[in-house]
Amino acid sequence: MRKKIIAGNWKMNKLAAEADQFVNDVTGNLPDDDHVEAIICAPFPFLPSLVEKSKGSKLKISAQTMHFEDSGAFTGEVSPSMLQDIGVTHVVIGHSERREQFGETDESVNKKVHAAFNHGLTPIVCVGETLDQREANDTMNHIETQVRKALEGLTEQQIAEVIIAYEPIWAIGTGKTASSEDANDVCMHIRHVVKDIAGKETANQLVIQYGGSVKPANVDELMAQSDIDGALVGGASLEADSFLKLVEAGTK
Ligand SMILES: O=C[C@H](O)COP(=O)(O)O
Repeated sequence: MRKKIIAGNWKMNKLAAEADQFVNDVTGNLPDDDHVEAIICAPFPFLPSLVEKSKGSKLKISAQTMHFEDSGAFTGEVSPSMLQDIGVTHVVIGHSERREQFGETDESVNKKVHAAFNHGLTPIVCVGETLDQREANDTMNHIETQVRKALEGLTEQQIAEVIIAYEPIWAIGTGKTASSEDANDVCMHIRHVVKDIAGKETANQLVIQYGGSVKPANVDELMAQSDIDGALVGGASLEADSFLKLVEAGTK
């Protein structure tokens, strides 16, 4: 059985004291169940403190993006070695907000995925279609292209360790969720694509999250689907109580 991974993506929210308080509230209350993992994807300034505060707990700390180079003249950027150095374990790559607003491409996503593995970081790779693409029946093609490009050149072992987050762009922060069946169909399609690239065994190990207006009220139905192995959650991950409910849903 694949484990469930619930990741809270805070995006550009909270101040340092609020971030620390959240982690204090959450760490002692996570379910003692190895079938579920909990991750917080925090803004860069909070990472060292959150890594420190979460030590000895089941909470893992992730960055929300990074550069693919190790060092150099890239003003404002943060490198994979910096994240590794401070004890971050995961990094979100290719979130649709990064793709739309900060010029992230399938090529840079692929470079970042390789860089993550070169530094012992687990990539959470986001893919998803726009409303136009969905209405034009282009969802499956578009997702397949994003997945194939993101995973190019990885070993089977690395592919098995990637986390893919399927996030329909029209469902992010809008309150609109894909129906559980539609979300599962796309996640199943992702698993088929990965099976074609890296074989059945690898595809069966792959964790595929759904993201887009996930909240305590709809998480159970989503987690009950055959190919949804967790969630990447924005808004509903900002409060400790709500995040804990989402993680709890991953144990069922
Ligand atoms: O990374 C998280 C997603 O963009 C979903 O955000 P949301 O839960 O606020 O819709």
